[in-house]
Amino acid sequence: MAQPLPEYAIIVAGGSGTRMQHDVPKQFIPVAGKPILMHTIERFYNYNPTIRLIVVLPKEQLTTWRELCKEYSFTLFHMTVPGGTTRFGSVKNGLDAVMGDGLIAVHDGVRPFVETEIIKAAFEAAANYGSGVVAISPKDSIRELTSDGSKAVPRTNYKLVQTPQVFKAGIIRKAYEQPEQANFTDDASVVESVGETITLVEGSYRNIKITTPEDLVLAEAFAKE
Ligand SMILES: Nc1ccn([C@@H]2O[C@H](COP(=O)(O)OP(=O)(O)OP(=O)(O)O)[C@@H](O)[C@H]2O)c(=O)n1
Ligand SMILES: C[C@](O)(CO)[C@H](O)COP(=O)(O)O
Repeated sequence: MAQPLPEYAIIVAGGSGTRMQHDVPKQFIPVAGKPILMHTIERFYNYNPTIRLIVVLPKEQLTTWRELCKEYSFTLFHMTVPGGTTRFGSVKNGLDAVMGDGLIAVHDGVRPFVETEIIKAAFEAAANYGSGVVAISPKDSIRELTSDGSKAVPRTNYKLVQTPQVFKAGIIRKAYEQPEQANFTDDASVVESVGETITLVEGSYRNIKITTPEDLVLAEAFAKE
């Protein structure tokens, strides 16, 4: 019987959090008593304690992160890698730390509430179909902007994309060899642009990306559940 592929998670936390307007990068803001990024790492460890974790951080924050790990007695094993100037660059640096074959998840360090079952479903889809990209249905109506205003579009034609986004190693490596484009807002858009098909996996409304100040209120509430 074939051996299961090794599993990796590249947790991208290389941003500065400008929209959060906080004095520390948002991935380090404490929620329920510890930095957001520690919650995120724990979610992946709980899914698979043998997963290889690569955490991408702003170069100038690597020492701060080491100190935070000491302060919070955070001992879950992970490798750290310096980030790039964009998310694309940070993912690329994370990928350089993965050798050989396997399944590679990319997850935002600021999505700390992703459920174990969703991580599992994304890895399973990637093992079976090459990719597993988590997405949810919009709850609001959608209008498309047009040259003379806007027009209603059928909401059932759309999904809102989250992370994790999991791929077979060969697929994501090849995709990240191309130059960055302005419309690469996530890993699925990078992979799709080299002709690969994207398989969607149902996500969750709790898997928020902590982006703006009001998200911290939600985060404290979710952390209590
Ligand atoms: N150069 C970058 C930019 C973003 N990210 C990561 O990508 C995820 C999603 O990005 P976003 O929410 O936009 O984070 P920031 O770039 O930090 O926020 P902002 O856009 O408000 O500055 C975050 O976990 C962020 O740390 C990264 O690893 N490297
Ligand atoms: C990857 C992502 O979280 C999927 O929704 C999102 O595209 C990141 O966007 P950001 O502008 O870098 O926050």
